[in-house]
Parts: sequence; structure tokens; C-alpha cells
Amino acid sequence: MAFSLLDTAPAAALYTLGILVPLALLYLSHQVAFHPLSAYPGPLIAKFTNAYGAFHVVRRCMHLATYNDHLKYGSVVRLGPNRLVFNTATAVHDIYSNARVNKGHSYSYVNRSGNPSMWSTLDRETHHRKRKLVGPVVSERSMRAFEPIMSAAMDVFLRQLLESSQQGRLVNMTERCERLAVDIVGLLAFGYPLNTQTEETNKLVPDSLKNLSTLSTLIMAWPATRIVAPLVGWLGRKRAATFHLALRKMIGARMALPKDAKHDFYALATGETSPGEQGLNAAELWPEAVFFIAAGGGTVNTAMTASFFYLSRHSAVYAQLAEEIRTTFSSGREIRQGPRLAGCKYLRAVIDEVLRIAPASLAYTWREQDAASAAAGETLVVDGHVIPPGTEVAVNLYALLHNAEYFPEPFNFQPERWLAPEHETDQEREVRATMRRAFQPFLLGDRGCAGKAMAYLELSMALAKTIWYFDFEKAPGEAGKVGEGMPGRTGWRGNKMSFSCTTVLSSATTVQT
Ligand code: HEM
Repeated sequence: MAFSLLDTAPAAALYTLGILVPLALLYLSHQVAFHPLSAYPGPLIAKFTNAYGAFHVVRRCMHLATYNDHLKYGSVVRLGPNRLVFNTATAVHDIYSNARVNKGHSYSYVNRSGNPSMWSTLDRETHHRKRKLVGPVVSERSMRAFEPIMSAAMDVFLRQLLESSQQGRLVNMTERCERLAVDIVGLLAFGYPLNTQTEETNKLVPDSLKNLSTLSTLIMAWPATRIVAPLVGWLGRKRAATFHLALRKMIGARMALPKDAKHDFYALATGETSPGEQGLNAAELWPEAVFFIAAGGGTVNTAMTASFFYLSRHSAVYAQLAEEIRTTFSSGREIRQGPRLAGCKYLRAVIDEVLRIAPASLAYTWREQDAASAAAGETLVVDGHVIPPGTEVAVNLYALLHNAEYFPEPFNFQPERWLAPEHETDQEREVRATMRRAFQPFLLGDRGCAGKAMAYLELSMALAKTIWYFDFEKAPGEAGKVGEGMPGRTGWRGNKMSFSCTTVLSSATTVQT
């Protein structure tokens, strides 16, 4: 019997190959020649598999690969079997500000608990309800009440900078900014002092969130990788358990207090939020808490760190900003939300330029035509292209915000581009209006960033206060090279004046000043 099996094995293998090879060829030729997206240019491998995107996510340079793909293939690129990416101002509006568009189905793969957050849910009603609850937490009005709490966390940041400067120590601003941003968002989420600036106990919270972000970015780039998520979860189970314990402690501590004891997410978005309206329930709190801290921590941290990076390398910009802050305010205490801070036009130009040159959100924010819209026979048109239903579309913010058509010399840090010249011609005004239209670091529409007002306030206060109290500069020697592009590397990563970002949902690398 064993002999006869061995005898027939080669023939069986041949038959199998005879079936598989034509099937594979059929699939490959369909993807290249007959697929509805076959006419769109892009890397050959991306026509067959989303592994192309995943490969660049693992290398943490998906945004750079996409930027280069746009240079090579044009303003629309096929980046996966059923995916198109764009880098134009029209596309960003057509996609993200469009009632026919919903979040792409890739988002559904990132929530493994079965209880999606407002960010990952595809269900419009659930999203609408949650957004209505979360909106007031991060609104300008809410920020007025929260500002003293934010200010107190910044005082810790400033005191620590003072201590370091008195001792003549170099400061790793990535770490300091990360700890500040996480402490602030922890206070807004659950009125809970994570105290990462002063203690190590909760440092695992931002670390674990970064790992979760990386995993989510990978899964969204190549949804097939979700099959390894349980294995990754198993390998990181000890860390995850400690992380969940920290979260439980935070939520438990807050729930033990009366609901209105603090001005935070818990007070504003849970229980009865207005007569007859129920806020988030206990099961919904978990995913929202995790997302909220990730959304508000990593992003602001990236922008803050990048601000210090660029300011320490552009002395003229630094001097002009210092002049504005030091002549507008007569004490650091005066730096708070209000018309004087909002009137600091150069500060706003610096922040906008940082958000453009080092966007905090680098990963793909996939969208697709809403199922109901497709069923009703409506068409989705992006930048003049009719998009077949089931196609995921996106604008990569890095590629858009470095598109030289809107932002001349895109790799140069030029806050002046955001300021109107004294005698602006009609043509110049039009160019600036187009640039503004393309400038969407928070995206737009009902799924755009809910925390934009908070982000601007936090960044404005942190930068203005630091500049008011301190002079800072790039560290000497090797330490000063941290975060810089390295000469010899390709593209702008070889540019010493460029801040090195990596592709995760929110990201930051290191800079020392
Ligand atoms: C520089 C700072 C920030 C930037 C650049 C930024 C950018 C973004 C972007 C691009 C999205 C859309 C993500 C997607 O579609 O997948 C988003 C969503 C969101 N952001 Fe921000 N963000 C920032 C800060 C914040 C802060 C401080 C908070 C609040 C604590 C926040 C809360 C949110 C929320 C709740 C969403 C989900 C909105 C929804 O799905 O309806 N963000 N943000």
C-alpha cells in the first residue's frame, strides 16, 4: 500500500499543479486586466495583495512609500487590489466631506472586543450617538473649564525643564512631551492623575497604546494579518493584563466618585447626559477610554515634539515666535485660552506648519461608499473618478501635505506661508485659499477629528509657556542628531533638517534640545 501511494504521489502533485497554476494565472490576469480598478496605475504587487502596504508599515515608512508612489504614478494610485489613494485637495473633500461615504470596512477588523469605539464603528447611528456625547467633552466651552487642570500638568512639565536646565542636563523632549500629553488626556478622560511625568507606575499606558496603534495600523494595511492578532495578544498577555489593570484602576477610581466631581469625559458622557438621554454605558467606556487616550496623547505629543525640533533648527523662526510671545504676555501665568493667545498669529502659523510638515496622523484613513448609497444606485466620484462600490479610498495626509502643488518647497519649514503678505494680490489670495483647502491634518466631515480645539489649545499653551520661560537650542554633538534625517539615507530621510516620523496611527521619534 505504502509503495502504491508513493507511486501515485507525483501524478497527484501534477494534477494539483495543473489545477492551481491556471487558477492563479486566471486570478493574476483578472487583477491586472479585467478588475474594475485595472486601469489605475500603481506598484504591480499592490494589484494582487495588500501585503504591499503592510510591508511598508513594518518598515514604518508607508507614508514615504506613498509619497514616492504619487511622484511616480500621479495623483491617484492603486495601492491594493481594491484600494485607491489620492493626494489632492479635491479628493480630500470628495472623500471625507461626503454623506455617501462611510468608514472603510478595514476599521471593523481592528476592534477585537466586539465593542467598537466611536472611531472604529461602521454603524452610523452608533457613531452619531457617541460623537454627540464626546463632542461636548472636547468643545471650546469644555476647554475653558478644563484649562486650569491642563495648566497644572504643564506646570509640572515646566518645573522639570527648569530643574534640568539648572543642572545643565540635556533634555529628551520626545519623552517629556509624551508624558505631558498623556497626563493631560488622562485627566480629561477620567479625571485621573496618571502622573507619568513624575512616576514610572503608569508609563506602560502610553507604551501599550503605541503597541496597539502599531498593530491596528498593520491590520488596516493588510486585513489578513488579523489572524495573527490573537497570537500577538497571547505573546503580550502579561503586558496587556497590567495595562488593563491600570485602566480598570483608573475607571474604578473615577466611578467611586460622584459623577460631577470632576470636569472630564466620565462626567460629561456617561449616565444621564440630558433629561431622557442616556450616555455611554459601562461596557462602552472601555473602548472609548482606550481610544480617547490614544487619540489625544500620541497626536499632540508628535506635534509638540516636532515643534521643538523645528524651532531649535530655525533661529529666525524661533526669534520671531519668542518676540511675539514675550511682547504679548507679561507673565507666563497670563498664557491661557482667550483672545490674546488666539491673537498670536505667528504662533498659529508655527503650529500649522508643524502639523503640515510632520502630520501626527500618517496611517491610512480608509473610507468607502456607504452600502445604502450604493444600493440606491448612487455613484461616488472622487477627483473626477467614478469609484466602483466596495473600493476603499483614502488620502494619505503626509502625501497631501507635502504635495508641492499646494505647498511649494514642501520639505522646508516655513511658517510664513500661512501669513498673508501686507499687500496681497488677488492671485496670491487665491493660492493661499487653495493651500488652506488642502490643509486638513485633522481630516474633515463627521468622522474628522473631534479634538481639534483641544489640540490647538494644548499646543499653543505648551509652546507659548515654554518659550516664555526658557531659551532652548539643539543639543550639541551626537545627542543633537536624534530625530534628524541621516545623510546617506534616501529621500528626505537623508535631510538633517527633517524630523523623522514613523507610520503608526500616531507617532513620534526623538528630538533633544
Ligand atoms: C495634533 C493633534 C491631532 C491630530 C492631528 C488629530 C487627527 C485626527 C484624525 C486625522 C482623525 C481621523 C482618524 C480616522 O479617520 O481614522 C482623528 C480622529 C479623532 N480624534 Fe484627533 N487628532 C489630534 C488630537 C486629538 C485630541 C487632543 C483628541 C481628544 C482628546 C482627539 C480626538 C479624536 C477623536 C475622538 C477622533 C475620532 C472621531 C470620530 O471617529 O468621529 N484628537 N484625529
